[in-house]
Amino acid sequence: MALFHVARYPDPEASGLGDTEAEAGSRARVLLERLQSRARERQQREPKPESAEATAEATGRRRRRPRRRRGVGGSVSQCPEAPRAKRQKADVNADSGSESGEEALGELNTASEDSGERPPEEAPRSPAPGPVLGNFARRKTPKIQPFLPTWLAEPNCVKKSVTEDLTPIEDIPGVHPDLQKQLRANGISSYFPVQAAVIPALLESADSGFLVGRGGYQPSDLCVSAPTGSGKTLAFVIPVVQALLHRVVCHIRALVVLPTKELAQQVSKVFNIYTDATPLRVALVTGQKSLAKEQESLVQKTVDGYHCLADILVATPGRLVDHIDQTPGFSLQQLRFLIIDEADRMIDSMHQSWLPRVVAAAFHSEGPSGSCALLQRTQPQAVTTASTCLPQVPLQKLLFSATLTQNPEKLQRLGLYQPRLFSTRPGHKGPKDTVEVDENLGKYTFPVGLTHHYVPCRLSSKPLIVLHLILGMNFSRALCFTNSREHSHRLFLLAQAFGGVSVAEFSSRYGPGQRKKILKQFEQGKIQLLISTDATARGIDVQGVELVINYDAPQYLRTYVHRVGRTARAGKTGQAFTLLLKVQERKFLKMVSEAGVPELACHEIPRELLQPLVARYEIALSQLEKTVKEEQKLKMA
Ligand SMILES: Nc1ncnc2c1ncn2[C@@H]1O[C@H](COP(=O)(O)OP(=O)(O)OP(=O)(O)O)[C@@H](O)[C@H]1O
Repeated sequence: MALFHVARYPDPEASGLGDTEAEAGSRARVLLERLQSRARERQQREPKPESAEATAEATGRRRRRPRRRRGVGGSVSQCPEAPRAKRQKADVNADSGSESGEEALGELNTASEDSGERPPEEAPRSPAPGPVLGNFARRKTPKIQPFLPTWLAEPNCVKKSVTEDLTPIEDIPGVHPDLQKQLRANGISSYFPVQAAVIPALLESADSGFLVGRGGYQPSDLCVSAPTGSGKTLAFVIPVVQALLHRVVCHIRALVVLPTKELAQQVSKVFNIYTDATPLRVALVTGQKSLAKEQESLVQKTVDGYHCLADILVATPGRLVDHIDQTPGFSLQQLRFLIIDEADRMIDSMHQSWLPRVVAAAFHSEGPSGSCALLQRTQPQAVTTASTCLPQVPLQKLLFSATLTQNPEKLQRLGLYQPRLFSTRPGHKGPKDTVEVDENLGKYTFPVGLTHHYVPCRLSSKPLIVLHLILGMNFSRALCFTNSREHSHRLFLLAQAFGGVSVAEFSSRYGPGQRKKILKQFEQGKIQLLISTDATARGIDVQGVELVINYDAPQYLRTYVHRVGRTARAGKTGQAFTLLLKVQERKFLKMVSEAGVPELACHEIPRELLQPLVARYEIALSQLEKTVKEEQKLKMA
């Protein structure tokens, strides 16, 4: 071993060219002795290897080197290939970033350590790209940019203002004059921006009839993200009615799925308005009626089989699956449009697996012997010559929400086909579809006419503040949100006991019939203050709501967006007040500032303003206590 090192790293004295062999031999012996004594010293200093394995490893390493030298066949000083080869191996490993790269360099260093000193000729030759050891200088780690598919990173931009960016209804061709007439009759003379963008896109995808999209291809699925109250409902109602206007046989060709009964009712009402003067029929299945009653509205049994009674079906997911499973003759095989409203919420409910059931029903095959085997369809796949040969009824998915997720993984679950995004948020065109994070760009867009406030308060003064806002600021119609049924109920009882305000509560405490009645009364202006859980936070369109109060601060950004979106709809103005306890302030304000809320004004309510209400409030409190006790007794009985 020692000889190997002597030869490999020759002492400068020993490398004189004019030396005789005898002199060189004696110098080598001296060196050998010196090295041996150093090795002995080191052995005494170092702890003994703990296991036989370690010993074998150490000796094995030593044994390997002379073997390499033998292979080279001469003195190492004349032949530097061996260490260079080892360096090359180390470089490769270091490049690959593998742990073995570090091991290899470690071994190289051990070789020089063994000799007890750094060989002078090795220093300049040390491998350049070997910063595995050392080079600990702090370096700025590059920021990892989220990667979005192009369709999400570069949406079709929709303008925000529903008061300025209007398109006269005659400027969009392809909408039947009768439909235009109906729009005007409902006070609509111009399309809102989202309608002006989505209606032509949908009409274009359906202008070759039901069988194929434009150019014979399956049309793209559409995702639409636009603020609350910006008219998303008409953006799908008008083109769907227009596309189905000339159908000959009645089949379910459009299906709208919504998360709640109230929303489904609202959307079916809009469809009813625009199909009124057409042969198209709309059915609503939400579980509000018995299954048998709903079945009667969907299919009719005749001598020659089942006849479909609806062209457009509006449904909640649970009841829809009930009909797929239990209604004889119910078929989605001619389904052309699948509209998923409040899509982000519906994606959250995907665990109920309603979508795979709908897709399976839509692509259900009766086998080649079926009545119209030629027209049976298959789920869209890659476009090939073969796939475009057979004309099929395409199933086009349309997603709508004010808080549509940008998460490609979540959207992927919907099995979208070559999707296109229409959004009021500008795109983030960056190099190679990366998102350029714009700090000023909020996550969501809000109606322009909406003003946001927060009210710092103590827990005990929250009900008083609500009463002050309603009575003192003279709002004629207000929606107040709490985070639970219990909170809603108690606040309702308290406000009722306080008097001077017509108040009602809306929550799952009431059946669908009662809830419908409450909403109607609120719409008619018979209720001034509606205290509600998040059951009315999404989609509910009640004209004239001037004020939204978040009695309990919403826990999620999306909840905030939808709650405050019940006011300032369709270009109107509105106010939103969020009551915040000291402990909630920082977190909440941070959350909304990330949402793109322009500015949340602090609205302090001085004690003096509340003082005149206190005496009446205390009476109401004791009344509430009595009522709660009575209710508890009744519950126990
Ligand atoms: N072009 C239009 N001109 C005037 N009013 C319109 C127009 N389009 C829609 N509206 C009205 O705007 C209101 C809000 O529409 P819609 O309920 O479709 O909003 P949205 O975008 O679905 O809101 P959300 O996200 O809260 O569900 C409705 O009362 C509707 O009648």
